[in-house]
Amino acid sequence: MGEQNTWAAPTADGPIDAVVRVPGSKSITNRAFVLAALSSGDTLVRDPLDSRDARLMLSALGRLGADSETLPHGVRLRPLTRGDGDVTVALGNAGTVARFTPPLAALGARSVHFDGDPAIRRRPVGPLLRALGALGADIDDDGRGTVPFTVRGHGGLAGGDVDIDSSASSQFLSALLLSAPAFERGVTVRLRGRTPSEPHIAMTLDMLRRFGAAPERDGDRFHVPPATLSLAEYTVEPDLSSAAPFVVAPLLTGGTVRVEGWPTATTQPGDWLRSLVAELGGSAVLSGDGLTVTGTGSVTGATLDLHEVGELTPVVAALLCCADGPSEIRGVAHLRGHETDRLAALATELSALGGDVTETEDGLRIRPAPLHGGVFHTYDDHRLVMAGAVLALRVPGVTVENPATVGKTYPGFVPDWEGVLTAR
Ligand SMILES: O=C(O)C1=C[C@@H](OP(=O)(O)O)[C@@H](O)[C@H](O)C1
Ligand SMILES: C=C(OP(=O)(O)O)C(=O)O
Repeated sequence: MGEQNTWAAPTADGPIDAVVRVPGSKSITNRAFVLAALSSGDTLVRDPLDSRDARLMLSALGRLGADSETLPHGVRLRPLTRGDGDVTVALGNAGTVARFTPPLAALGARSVHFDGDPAIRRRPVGPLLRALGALGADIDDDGRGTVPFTVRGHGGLAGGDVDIDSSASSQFLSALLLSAPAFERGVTVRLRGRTPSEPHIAMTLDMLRRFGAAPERDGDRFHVPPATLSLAEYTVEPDLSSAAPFVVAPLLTGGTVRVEGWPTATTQPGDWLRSLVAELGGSAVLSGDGLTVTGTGSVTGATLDLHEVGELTPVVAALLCCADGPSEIRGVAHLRGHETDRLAALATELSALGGDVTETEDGLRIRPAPLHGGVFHTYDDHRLVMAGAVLALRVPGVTVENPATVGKTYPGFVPDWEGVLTAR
């Protein structure tokens, strides 16, 4: 992308006072679509995310034999058909599509070729492909354990016992669990290594239960018995990780932001932002009206382990660059295998604008430093667009490269952000 394609992200000239409603959760939407496709009847997924990743999931499911229809307030999905012949599934750079759909291909009777953006070819998928192979799937990846690969469906999957190292991505485990009710013997998974993103695993188990499965967990052992899934309607929550830049904004600018529709109970990792706000000197009050965040405009430094909430790292790192004291982010080595190597990208881009940010083995060390404007490169990573926007609140002259890449999860982010900044 050329540097002409940039966005002059706004700087706050005083305390903000705004209300925002963010789009549906990517993680919930794409799980709901997969579970709907695996169900025995039609499912209406209400208030789903409409974004690049969500569209990639719908089109992948279409290729795998689950038709969908977009309605005014949702998407209706029909159950998967077995089909035949050869098809190709486009993954873009969607981790959820790359990890959650290969098991579905093994359940059908097509030969399914998976490929996507150059970036997805660098993201880990090998442990999942090996586990699926051990459960009876016929997979051709030329022994590389990376995208592209082909799954030859033989009309079902035996399932059974499997070990998996899911430390590179919790999505490997979620992928096995989501499809397991359709395996002949279900699945019993034993985890090796330390799996990140615990809330996303809880989300997988919770949504399986809502669709009628009976997953069990005993520490690092998971069991999902065979089940017939069925749910007429499922309503998607707003995406609390997409809300992250709005939630942290008042900490930097002073004033208040209310995020409408914040659920009172949720498995989303973004709910952790409420405790972050309190730890960094602000207040976050959850009520029937949503989450109201108030800040003073000054942020304390902090040492944070983000292992369980890794996708929040880019926004949190930008925030901590503006803190009064030193900070450290730990527990997120796996972010090197996200949309881009997020630790390298954040250290490079924040340092280029004057930040004192260094990579550690599993995170970032951030010390206070005077920041200045310049181009914030985004590496085709939606959450780097959000990080650039957060930094710009305090730093005049930040231009964010390729803002449209935020459409992976939040196509309307730029107008919504500008709306919040001009709402006073
Ligand atoms: O299951 C999911 O929906 C997700 C799990 C997490 O992946 P990792 O465990 O690979 O970090 C998260 O970062 C990603 O944005 C969404
Ligand atoms: C890691 C992320 O996405 P994906 O679903 O592609 O893994 C993310 O959204 O931060």
